[in-house]
Amino acid sequence: MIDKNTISESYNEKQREAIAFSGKHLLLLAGAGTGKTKTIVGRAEYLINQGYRPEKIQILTFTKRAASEIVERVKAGISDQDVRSLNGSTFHSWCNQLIIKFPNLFGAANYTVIDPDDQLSIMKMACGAASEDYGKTRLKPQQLLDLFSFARNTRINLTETLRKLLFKGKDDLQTTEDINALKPQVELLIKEYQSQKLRQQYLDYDDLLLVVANRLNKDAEAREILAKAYDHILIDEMQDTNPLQWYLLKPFENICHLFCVGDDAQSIYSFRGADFKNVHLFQERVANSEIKVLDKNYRSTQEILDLSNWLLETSPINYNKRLTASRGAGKQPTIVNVANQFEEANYIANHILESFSEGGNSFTDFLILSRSQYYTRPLQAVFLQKKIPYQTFGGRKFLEAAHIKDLVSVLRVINNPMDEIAWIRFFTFIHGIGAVRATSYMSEVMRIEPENVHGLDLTSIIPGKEGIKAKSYYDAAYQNRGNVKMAIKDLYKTMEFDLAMKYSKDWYEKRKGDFPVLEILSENYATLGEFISEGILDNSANVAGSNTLGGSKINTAELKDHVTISTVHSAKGLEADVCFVLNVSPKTYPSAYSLGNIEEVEEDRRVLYVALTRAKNDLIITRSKESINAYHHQTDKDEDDTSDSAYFLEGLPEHLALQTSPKSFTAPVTDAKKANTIDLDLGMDFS
Ligand SMILES: Nc1ncnc2c1ncn2[C@@H]1O[C@H](COP(=O)(O)OP(=O)(O)OP(=O)(O)O)[C@@H](O)[C@H]1O
Repeated sequence: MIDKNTISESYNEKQREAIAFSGKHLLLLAGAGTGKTKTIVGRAEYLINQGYRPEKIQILTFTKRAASEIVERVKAGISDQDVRSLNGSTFHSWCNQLIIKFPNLFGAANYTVIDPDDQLSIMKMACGAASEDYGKTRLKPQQLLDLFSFARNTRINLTETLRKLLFKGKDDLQTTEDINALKPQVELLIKEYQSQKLRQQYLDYDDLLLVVANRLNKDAEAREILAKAYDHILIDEMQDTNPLQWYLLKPFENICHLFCVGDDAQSIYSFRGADFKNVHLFQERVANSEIKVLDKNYRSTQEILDLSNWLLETSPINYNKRLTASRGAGKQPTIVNVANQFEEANYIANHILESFSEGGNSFTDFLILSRSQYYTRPLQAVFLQKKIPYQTFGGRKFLEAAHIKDLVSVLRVINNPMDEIAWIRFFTFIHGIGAVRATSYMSEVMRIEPENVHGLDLTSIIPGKEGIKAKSYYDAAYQNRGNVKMAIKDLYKTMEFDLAMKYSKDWYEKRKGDFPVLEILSENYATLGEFISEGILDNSANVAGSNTLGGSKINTAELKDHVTISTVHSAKGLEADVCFVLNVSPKTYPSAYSLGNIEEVEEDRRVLYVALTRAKNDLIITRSKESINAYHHQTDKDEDDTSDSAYFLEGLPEHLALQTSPKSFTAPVTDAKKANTIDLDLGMDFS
């Protein structure tokens, strides 16, 4: 038995107590930079050293990146070969693995996981099939999907979902009547979507969680089976769990031990149904549980924490949190007022290049945080111009790129011949086949008896040269169906010419390089089904060098020195020596859309808090001069609007940050010392 005194000196007393926790369930409430991630790593190591089997310990995180970081760190700390079976994944990926691992238990192993694009196609089919009802709703298919997903994730009823998402929470008589009028059609369309999905054997992301959660909540035998498979579940970012994830975790209360870490002040996923107050109710909800607290910050200097603490203190919510820096004092944060985005981008690029050439910093020391990836385009352009290597986090994922989806569609129909969306994508890829013909060929495929559909000859369905082409693609993949990498390699060889034609505009610059990457990615998967479902959920391959991969979350350790540009939402758990937080301007923090809604304003405050607390030594905040001036102009006019929540940095005490503006790019002009009177003759000859 190892006691807490034998745990490494690199942990502080409170961390050690948490690591060696011997009760049933624990919530570790800890502020930013207080060592949550480090403590999870320590807990996993400790449990393995205690003799628990690594495969019976599951680490759950919100991003694949966080999961692999934790698992890699545990592996680095323990030399034993066995540690390879330690598993870290996102909630969705874990449920997917359970479905594959226990095909009988969950009964969904032959289903295909679909991404949001595919979901939209199915919802469109559902709306088409029930067009009369759909016409009455005046909702878009995407809105219907959002309603469905929100209701499932928050587990609130349709009436309240409609009220919240479509009627801004209003509960007057007219709204109630409007909701009642809309409900039957929305219900019908959602049910139609669900039955289309089931018929074609698809699971959307929410289904993955529900399939597992329903079975475990309702079936004692299922709980017994999983109790044999798991001893401990370690959950990161507990404040971001939504009611559906709580529903999934609930049965584990009696299956194994839960070790949860979270920070209420970093909860930024309420749009997915997360509620930071959940962590406050932990002990009421989880029997036999305890709470411990970490409050010493190891990441940042006290000046960075002072600014972050101030931001939370100006909130009407009591977070009861004041972080102190174990590292002591450092540099004052800077606020840079910029004239426009190009000035901002040039300022950042020059700052980085100066620090780099002065020899003190490498590119990885810089982290740039923005609310949206879109906002960083001018910055990326300037970085390209100035040859600053960078990597982006957040944004569209690798396997969602059109050229990749074309190739994967062929693999999908081989894996699941009921996959209608994939058949249509496959057929319409062939030059000369449009949506109408593709749909009719797809219907013909659907009429084939299930036992004859595997390895079918597509020339018997599609006449002429298009049929020959379709057959060549299908066969290239089908013949290699037992070997994912070979299937991709052969299929790509067969499709390459047509892919290059379809995407001729940017084939060489943007797309061609992705296919070798896809092959490398496939090495991680044993079967086509696994590749398709896991790959779609999580394409964080340990590979780099592809343009499209720029938008995905890839393992930074594999990349050379680079700056990281990330959305704040993807920056959870990141830290850097120098951190730029972009555009902390009025109407962005909080967002213009949040104003008037206290919950949304406070979520925006937490987003900014997450951003500020990523910096270790140097925090540089930019904001737009123009929007500050407009804001002050507006508040001068409208004296009633004195709320601090209208702009978070309003009222910032001077000593908390230094203000500056970038040096002007044009050389300063020297005027005459004496002011002359104007000399203006008519300037023309009238002769
Ligand atoms: N006991 C300790 N001694 C020295 N350094 C520590 C200690 N605990 C954590 N750290 C360091 O503090 C930094 C923050 O730790 P970590 O990333 O684990 O915090 P966190 O609580 O997960 O942060 P956040 O929630 O803000 O992402 C890391 O650089 C880590 O190595």
